[in-house]
Amino acid sequence: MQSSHVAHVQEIEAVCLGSLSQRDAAVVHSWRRCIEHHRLDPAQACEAYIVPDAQLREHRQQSEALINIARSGLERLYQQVAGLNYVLLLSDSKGVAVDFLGAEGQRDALRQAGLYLGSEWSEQRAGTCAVGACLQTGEALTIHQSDHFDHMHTPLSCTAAPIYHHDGELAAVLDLSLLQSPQAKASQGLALHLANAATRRIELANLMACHRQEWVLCLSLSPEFLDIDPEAAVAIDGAGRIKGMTHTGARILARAAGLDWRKPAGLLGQPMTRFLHLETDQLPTLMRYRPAQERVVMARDGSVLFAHAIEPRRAPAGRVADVGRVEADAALPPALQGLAGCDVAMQSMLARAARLATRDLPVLLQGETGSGKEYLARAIHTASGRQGNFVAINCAALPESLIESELFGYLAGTYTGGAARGRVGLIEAADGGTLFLDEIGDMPLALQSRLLRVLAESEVMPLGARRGKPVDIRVISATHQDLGTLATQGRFRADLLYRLNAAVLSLPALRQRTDIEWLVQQIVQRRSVEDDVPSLSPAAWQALQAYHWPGNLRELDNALMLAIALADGPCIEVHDLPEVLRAGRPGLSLDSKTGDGSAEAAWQRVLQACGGNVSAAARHLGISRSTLHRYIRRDGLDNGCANGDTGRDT
Ligand SMILES: Nc1ncnc2c1ncn2[C@@H]1O[C@H](COP(=O)(O)OP(=O)(O)OP(=O)(O)O)[C@@H](O)[C@H]1O
Repeated sequence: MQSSHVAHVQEIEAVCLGSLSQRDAAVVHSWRRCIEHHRLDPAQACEAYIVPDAQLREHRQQSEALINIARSGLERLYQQVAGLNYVLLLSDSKGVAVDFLGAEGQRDALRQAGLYLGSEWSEQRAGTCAVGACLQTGEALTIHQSDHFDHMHTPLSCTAAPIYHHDGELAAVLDLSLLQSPQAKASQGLALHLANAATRRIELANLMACHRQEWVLCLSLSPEFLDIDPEAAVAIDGAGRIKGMTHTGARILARAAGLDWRKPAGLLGQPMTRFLHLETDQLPTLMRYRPAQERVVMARDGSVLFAHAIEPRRAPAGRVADVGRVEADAALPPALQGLAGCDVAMQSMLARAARLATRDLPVLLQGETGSGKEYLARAIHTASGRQGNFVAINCAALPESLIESELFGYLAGTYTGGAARGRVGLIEAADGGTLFLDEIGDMPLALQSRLLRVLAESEVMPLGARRGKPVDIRVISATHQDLGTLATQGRFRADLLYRLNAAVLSLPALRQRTDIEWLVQQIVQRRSVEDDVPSLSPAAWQALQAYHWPGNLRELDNALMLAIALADGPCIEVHDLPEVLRAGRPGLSLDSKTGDGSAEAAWQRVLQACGGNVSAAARHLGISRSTLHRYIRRDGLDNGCANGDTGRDT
């Protein structure tokens, strides 16, 4: 035995007999375990053990999901440390290296030292080593040179950090090792820091992947890196129970309730309120639209945390009593996914829309002006996979004299002044695609009969033609009116109604939706210049929430566009919002005639203030020009308005 080996054995024996040591406590405890529990002999030097190929395949298969999630984190880390000759190992919970990143040129030396795919670094087999001690203690540590129990491994310096599964079980270990290293153990401080940071990100990625349908609450002690690199995270279900956590998340929860973080059974399934002063319905207030320094959460032990709540991809099961109507496991087609956040009525409606999308049944969309009927119709068209065009017709906006030729087209020579070669109508333009008939309740009765024939016979007859042309169209119509009532009043053909309303999808008004935060976030992101997405001040946020949104999503979109344009800095302040929101006026439903004249007053006041300019008034009201024209036709103009030029349309 070499003298250095003899000295190493003597030191281990002395320490195990109780001598004081300069070594870290983790090293001393591991040496004791090696002698007392694993019955290893420090005088026996053993080469690194590499498991046979078949066994390695099994270990890799069992860790496949983890390897996939960890891989990009490992590669990024390797790029940072490869120049310093580090080797990266991902070991499973048995200590077997199931993934490896190291310099090709050093392959033989690495394999011999056991820094290789398939090497087993359990404490029972290899004695004190970074992976083995990390698996035993669950803590990150460095085992540097002669800290190793087996003299064979003393040239190595190894740093390991644990990776916990979201259920709190230790799943794997990330190891950063060097064949040769400086004498001082402190030289590995940076490696320890990098390993901890990488495992934190891997745990977060794993938690997010496993809990897509639940809230994920990211936590940090300071707001600076909260949104990009949080220290901890927990997954919370719709009933407010803890469903998963990163291991720092487990530590925070356990500390808050005076529990042991190593006993995940005491944390999982427990109500979040046991650990944090936070109710489920407050989670949306911790989303990213607010500045990080305002997203403060108090833990039950009095510690202050900064939080970032990431909402579920879909409504979580059990969130509200009627959630049974939400087909939680029927994944929405991508086109429909972006239409709603966590609003139960919307999710339920979208699940129905997804099922209807691929059928050729006519669909009738109902909802107030600006509630997103055309957006939904386009999404259904995209999800349907129909190859033809999406053709939208606003039946209220087309002049009655033109509507027939616009819809059905005409042959050459039908009209004096018509196009020489005739014109393809909008219905024919939608052949193979979707015809969207907006404001269908405003279609003149005579045209309703012709439309009915198109639908019944799947043929369109251009003006001047003798024979019909076959068309394959899918009809989606939309209205804010009650077509049943119009039918009883004789203003809408009942037989057309029965053709159009085979399936009805109702869009809730914005004021009834519970996902306004989500919508605000989406719109602000979409409407902002890249990388310059403003947040909202609490006062601005309060104003958005207090408002009644008579113009629904159109009005919200307009309000946020204005606010983004006016915001002077990274935060939208209340004075950046349109005046009507700042005044805190509750707003009126522009679609309803209230009897006391207030609905008329709302749009007429604005029209008057805009000098009769319909486009400007519609923009202010957050409604389309055609909708405003409809109000004008429906209600007429009062005297004040009549003074202006209501016909002006810019
Ligand atoms: N899901 C959505 N996300 C963000 N903005 C939306 C969404 N849906 C609609 N909007 C905004 O609202 C505006 C109006 O939408 P859309 O035309 O679909 O409403 P509508 O119900 O058909 O209105 P109208 O009855 O007045 O024709 C859009 O131009 C867009 O600015």
